[in-house]
Amino acid sequence: MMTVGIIMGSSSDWPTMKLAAEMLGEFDIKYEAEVVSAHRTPKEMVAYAEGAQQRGLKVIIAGAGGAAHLPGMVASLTNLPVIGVPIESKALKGLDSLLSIVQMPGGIPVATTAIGEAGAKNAGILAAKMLAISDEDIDLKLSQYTQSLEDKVEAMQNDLK
Ligand SMILES: Nc1c(C(=O)O)ncn1[C@@H]1O[C@H](COP(=O)(O)O)[C@@H](O)[C@H]1O
Repeated sequence: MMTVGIIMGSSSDWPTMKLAAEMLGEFDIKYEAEVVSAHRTPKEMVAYAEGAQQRGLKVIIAGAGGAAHLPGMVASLTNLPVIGVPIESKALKGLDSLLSIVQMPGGIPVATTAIGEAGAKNAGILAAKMLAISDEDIDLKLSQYTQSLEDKVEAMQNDLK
């Protein structure tokens, strides 16, 4: 059974969204990745969001660029937590994506990350943190990951000496 659903408005978002998938892989979290669009496939989007919890998903990560309606629309259709990743658009560098994902009206939250690859990576880690609340294995792997970041910074400091 898959635990995290990664969805995106277009396959052109995958080079960014794959960083979320890579982080989930690092924590041994099972995920599925699909292209679903609020604009281009509205009926599929409703079916995906309405069926997600019953299929066993625990968290949804939704990436979209430009007029990025997908994360908010999906959040309005499920009780699962939705993490939105603003994709870096060509015309406005992702500021359009960021503002349309982050500025949700009160009542329908989307946990919005930074624009682009760092955001996708953090979406994977945030999903792991949500799951770690009730999963000791993921909790341990998160602690090891945090330690690896500390070790990296220590190595940087040693290089400067
Ligand atoms: N923002 C959305 C939605 C949506 O929100 O439903 N569907 C597609 N898109 C976005 O359109 C951009 C351009 O898509 P194409 O590269 O396919 O033209 C992508 O970043 C996608 O996320």
